[in-house]
Amino acid sequence: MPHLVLKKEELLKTPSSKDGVEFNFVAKSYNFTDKPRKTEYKIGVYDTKENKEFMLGLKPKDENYLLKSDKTTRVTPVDIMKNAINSYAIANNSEILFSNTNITTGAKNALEHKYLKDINYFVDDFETQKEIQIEIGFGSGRHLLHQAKQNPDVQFIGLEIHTPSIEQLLRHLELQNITNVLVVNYDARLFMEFIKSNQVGRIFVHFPVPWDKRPHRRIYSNEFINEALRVLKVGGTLELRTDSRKYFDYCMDLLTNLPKGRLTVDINKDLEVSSKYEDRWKRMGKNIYDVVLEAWNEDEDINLDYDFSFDFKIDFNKTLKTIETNTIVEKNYFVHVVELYTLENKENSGLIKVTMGNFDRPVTKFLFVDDGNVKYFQGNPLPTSSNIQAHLKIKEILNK
Ligand SMILES: C[S@@+](CC[C@H](N)C(=O)[O-])C[C@H]1O[C@@H](n2cnc3c(N)ncnc32)[C@H](O)[C@@H]1O
Repeated sequence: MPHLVLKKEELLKTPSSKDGVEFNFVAKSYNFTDKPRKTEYKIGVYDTKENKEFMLGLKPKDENYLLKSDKTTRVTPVDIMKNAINSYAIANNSEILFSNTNITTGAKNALEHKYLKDINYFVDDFETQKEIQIEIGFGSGRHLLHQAKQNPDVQFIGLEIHTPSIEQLLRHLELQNITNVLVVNYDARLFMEFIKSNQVGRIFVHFPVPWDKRPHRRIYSNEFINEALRVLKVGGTLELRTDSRKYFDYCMDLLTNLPKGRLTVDINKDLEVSSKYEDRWKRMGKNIYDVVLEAWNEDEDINLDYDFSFDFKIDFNKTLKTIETNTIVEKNYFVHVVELYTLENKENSGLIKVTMGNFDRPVTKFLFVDDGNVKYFQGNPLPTSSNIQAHLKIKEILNK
């Protein structure tokens, strides 16, 4: 983590700017628990060249200050934060006692690639007239590459959470000149929320991890199946292939409890391409099960333009004293107020750090309070159903 150790001295007066980096506020930690903790600061930064906002964290270290990027609002590439850290020290005429913030211009993120998409791309920009097909946990990518070559008119989306597998697939897309695959590093259980209804032809789930000891991590669940059915067009299919008898039984139990539908089960069906896992299971003489669920319904569309604004002003001084700091846990979401900060030179202003949303993929956000007006720093959370519910709960807490 890039950082500087600075001699303790007065903090930078804000707003001020240096070499295209604006420093907009200094917020001081507010002690709201019984345990005394050392004072820390968050410094609001806007890099005008890169058009990115984030924060730096400043805290005492022995007799000095440690200045580093704030983890929650981190931006990439890391040089942007190094530049802001250095600019702060220059703007404040600080004496630097230690530094590891040399800028390595040109260092490229290994995972930068035109077909690798951030999840926000699917919220804001993704549009296609083509049929979509999705592969979940593509692993070595053999099946996905095969499908993409066979079906050039289909837009494929590959979901994986294992970075080396993603890198390997991106290399193959390049080498084999395949242009109809988008790759996302995102938990497949939560991804469907960003896809419009009735757009998908096939969803492949081949050899998912069975998670016998941690079933809550399984891809298949009632919620997942419902979301899959929503995004599938009528006649579209959700296709499980597994060697695990337990996982097969578990999925059959979920699928046969649907109110309506058509299921097809095959045992030891050969596909045109076999994956690394499949080869191994076949050598071991294990059975392979295919369970295909066909979608039968036209579904309503979902709203990705959810309005995350706060349509009221708060009295921040009152909020500091009364805000609920115990974790609020509901069926599908939670909200936890983690930290509070007050702005150094502005009344009724500060930061509220919250962790919120889905239990498996929580998000941490800062709420920026400016003269009683509240908004999410660095933009809104993703419009997942759990984030929306958590947002409504935060509104309720702040509006008390
Ligand atoms: C057993 S491997 C199977 C890989 C490939 N489908 C095959 O047949 O060879 C399971 C893959 O699913 C990925 N995976 C596990 N949980 C996931 C999740 N929640 N979202 C996306 N991918 C996931 C893992 O990283 C792993 O690459």
